[in-house]
Amino acid sequence: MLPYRRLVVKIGSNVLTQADGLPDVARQAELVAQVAELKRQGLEIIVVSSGAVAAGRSLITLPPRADAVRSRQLLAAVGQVRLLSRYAELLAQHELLCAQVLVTKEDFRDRQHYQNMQNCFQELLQCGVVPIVNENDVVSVTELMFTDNDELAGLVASMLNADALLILSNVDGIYDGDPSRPDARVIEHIAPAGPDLSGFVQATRSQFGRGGMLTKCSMAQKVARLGISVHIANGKRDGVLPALLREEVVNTWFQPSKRASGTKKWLAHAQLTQATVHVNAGARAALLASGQATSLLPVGITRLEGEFAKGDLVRLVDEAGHPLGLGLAEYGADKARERLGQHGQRPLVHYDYLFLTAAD
Ligand SMILES: Nc1ncnc2c1ncn2[C@@H]1O[C@H](COP(=O)(O)OP(=O)(O)O)[C@@H](O)[C@H]1O
Ligand SMILES: N[C@@H](CCC(=O)OP(=O)(O)O)C(=O)O
Repeated sequence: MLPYRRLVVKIGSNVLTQADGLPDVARQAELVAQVAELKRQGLEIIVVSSGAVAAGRSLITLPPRADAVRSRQLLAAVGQVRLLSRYAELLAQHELLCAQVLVTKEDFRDRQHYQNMQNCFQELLQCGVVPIVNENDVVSVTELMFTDNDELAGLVASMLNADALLILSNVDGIYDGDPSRPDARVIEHIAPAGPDLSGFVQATRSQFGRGGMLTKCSMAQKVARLGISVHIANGKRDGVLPALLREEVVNTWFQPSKRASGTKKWLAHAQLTQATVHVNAGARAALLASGQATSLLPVGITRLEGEFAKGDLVRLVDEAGHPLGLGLAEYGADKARERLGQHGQRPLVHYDYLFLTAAD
């Protein structure tokens, strides 16, 4: 049995959708029964569920000439009510209560919103409630949207310090080639400094999915780097969740690295800032040296772009302009400019407030 206590379970659009685009209510009921079984085993479960658009499709006919954005807003607004009322009814059959949590990207960008959400989730979990999270599709349009609900699930898992994130899709995991090819095999284990998966993964998406497998992979690798186990498994298989925990079903497991602090987790998902710190080759090598906790010193900084104050988020790039990571500044841009290239100065970004995205 895998030693997990707190789990985030992401249920993808195509798991809850039939081939004709309408909701798969039988699948939803079966998944709820699995969640109830895990709850009985004493696990804490947070569900990130897609399916609002599919539910809306079964309830309302789109007006003629409705554009894609408005159609999605309309279907999701109507469908989310149905999706959640089904969850509430199905969970009630197992004497469980659910809560609806609708979020936007903005809620993760703002530290206050982030902490408010975190507190609310803790309260819900303590009361034994199953939070069911989805994007607030009514207000999230175009550039304000998450890439897909995998990104949202990754954010929720890191915010709540989950032990594992289980992503349920309509495939058994990540295949080492086109999944429709008979010789393609599921990659069962991806190590922390794992391979570049872009060679294996096709850019194609399933019929009702938004992001596709490539975005799922990069999100999974990012979350595993924060110390959270990630599994991709097939949500269309009956009993997949308990079977996965008993290690009895095929899936792709992203092995986690050492656990990161809460601040690093927030940094990992923080949005880009205009303030950019350019570092030289020596500083780049020192920061990326494995197994070492290195802070960024002014001696390794060549140039600063944009303004920032103490505590602000800054972006680190190397001499070629390639992104290295994000950090919180220990002092403002004025002081940093005075100290540029100097030895013996306090770090501009302390290791505890630095999240590196580049690998050497
Ligand atoms: N190497 C691969 N292994 C597994 N699936 C892949 C691969 N390359 C592309 N895919 C596609 O990715 C799809 C799953 O991603 P996505 O459409 O985002 O689903 P979801 O709605 O569950 O998030 C699969 O249905 C599959 O067609
Ligand atoms: N919020 C949308 C789902 C969005 C989405 O990205 O879905 P998915 O492809 O499952 O990650 C809905 O409820 O229909």
